[in-house]
Amino acid sequence: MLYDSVDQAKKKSSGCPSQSPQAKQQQQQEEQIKSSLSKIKNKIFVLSGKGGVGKSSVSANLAASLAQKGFKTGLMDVDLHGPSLAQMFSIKELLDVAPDQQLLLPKKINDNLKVVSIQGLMQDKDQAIIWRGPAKTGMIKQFVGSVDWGELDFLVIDAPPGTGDEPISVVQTIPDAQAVVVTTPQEVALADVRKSISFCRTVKIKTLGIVENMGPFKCPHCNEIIELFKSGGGEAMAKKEGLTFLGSIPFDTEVVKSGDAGSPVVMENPDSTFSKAFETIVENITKQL
Ligand SMILES: Nc1ncnc2c1ncn2[C@@H]1O[C@H](COP(=O)(O)OP(=O)(O)OP(=O)(O)O)[C@@H](O)[C@H]1O
Repeated sequence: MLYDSVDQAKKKSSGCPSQSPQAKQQQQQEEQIKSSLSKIKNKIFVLSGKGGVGKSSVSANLAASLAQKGFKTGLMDVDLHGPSLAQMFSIKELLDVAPDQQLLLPKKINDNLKVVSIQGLMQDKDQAIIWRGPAKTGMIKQFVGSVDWGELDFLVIDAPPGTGDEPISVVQTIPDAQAVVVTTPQEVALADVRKSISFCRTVKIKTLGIVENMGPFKCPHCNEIIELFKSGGGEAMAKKEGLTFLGSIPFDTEVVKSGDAGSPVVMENPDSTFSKAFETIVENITKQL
């Protein structure tokens, strides 16, 4: 079962605050969103046109890499249908609520990194969420505005995939977010990435650049370079679209293991080629800000 709303989740954890009229609630919500987001210097919206290209893995490792560089970083998962960050950071419990402010508290991973997943509102994590348009967008908006992040240098947002209602409602809620578009090198993913780039232009958010995930890697046995999903497609696409190519992340079997084990590769093995690729991406992002 899922809490009907963030408000219900709050009531559940902190008693039952008196019900205010809808208009007042809406106004309060807008103010809450503004106040919560005003303390965050940079918001990065990680998106992909196609599911399964590694958007969540990139979000998790990008946030971990920013935190390692000393930036105060928040990571937020707003993918209602496939929230995976809780698993990637071993977060099992429901979200806590600040007793005084009635806001949700992110889980502290280390001194510089806090994580919040929409899964933290779900009582039964295995139940499918079947919601229709307005309820979904309302939920996303409410969720984004209900987290007490404190002061942050970066908020990385793992966006819902595609270019439909859900990513639109995130953009509307966080209009000053800048996009990082994730793709894999092969043509079928690149075709979808064009849609994501066009989405960013239509909703008028700046695109920081393109990240190519699951790129070439060195075979640990024979040292041969293996191009599982081809190579160079992300860079060529960035050039064609006049965007920055932020970097290529190699395919690495550790990603799957660490994702299941609940600790991203960048935290577990900071000297790996995979983690170094994220350092390059962080450099290419911070240069632009
Ligand atoms: N660089 C990589 N090397 C190896 N495996 C990877 C890499 N990036 C992601 N994966 C694996 O690919 C799968 C999909 O990744 P992930 O869940 O991050 O994708 P996603 O785009 O967020 O998917 P969805 O759209 O379904 O939420 C996962 O099993 C993940 O561990």
